[in-house]
Amino acid sequence: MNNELLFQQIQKKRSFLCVGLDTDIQRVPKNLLNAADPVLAFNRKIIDATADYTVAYKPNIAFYESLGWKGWHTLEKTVEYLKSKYPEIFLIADAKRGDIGNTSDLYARAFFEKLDFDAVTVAPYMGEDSVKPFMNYTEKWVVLLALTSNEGAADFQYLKNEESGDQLFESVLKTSQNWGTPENMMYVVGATKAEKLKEIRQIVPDHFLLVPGVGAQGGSLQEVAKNGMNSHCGLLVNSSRGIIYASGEKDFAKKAGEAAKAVQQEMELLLKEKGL
Ligand SMILES: O=c1ccn([C@@H]2O[C@H](COP(=O)(O)O)[C@@H](O)[C@H]2O)c(=O)[nH]1
Repeated sequence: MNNELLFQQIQKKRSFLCVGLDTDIQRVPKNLLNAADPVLAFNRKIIDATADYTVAYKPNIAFYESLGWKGWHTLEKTVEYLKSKYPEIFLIADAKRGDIGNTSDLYARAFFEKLDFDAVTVAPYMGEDSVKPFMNYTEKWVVLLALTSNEGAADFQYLKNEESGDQLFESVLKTSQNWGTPENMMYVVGATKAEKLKEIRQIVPDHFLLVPGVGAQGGSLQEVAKNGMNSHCGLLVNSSRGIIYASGEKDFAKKAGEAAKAVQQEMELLLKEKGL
């Protein structure tokens, strides 16, 4: 899916929500634990309840890998379900990969060929040759970590380069935008760092930003939209726990649908305010 199609989906659904499928087997409601694959059963119900309100899903790969080969199988089945039932949905593998070239090649093959994700999150730390192999898939997207939502982001990402005066996250944005285009690269910026979005938009005015950190981490959707939205929206705002665990009981899917709808309604107003 290219960014024009993504924007069309945002306009059609009046939403720039990305639902995070961070499905923790410990939090799957009891009534699903007898299913052959409880995580898959949970994901399907969450997807069906939220699909009207979201333009993207983002399974965090850790939740699947931690279950061994069975988890990988569940991830495959979740992707298959989404691709067959909701082909217009944008699918992001939150894997935070990146390694020397031949290894990145295989990470890219895993997420883009074996699993048919549209996008994968990549860490920029190892530089251009670790990111390029993902870019060889011309129809796919790299989502590069720029300024993350966690507290530890301050350990390195705010460090200033004495010569340029740029903080590390600014250097990441400035250098890496030559590795791809706004057609095949996005950046992760945490909603908890929304005060930085104005300066980030000065550096990357046209790129989509994947913004985790609203909901459970307390970031403000209003502030993200105010500082980060561009003329094509340019935002995918992720919420995982705030939606998929809206209830831990039998009514979990209904409550997840309601939580997603509430976020979508807020987003609709924000799009309208921006004239989109
Ligand atoms: O900077 C980052 C990068 C990735 N994430 C991921 O997003 C979700 C957030 O989950 P919530 O439950 O909505 O807090 C999760 O998969 C993180 O690994 C992030 O939070 N911050």
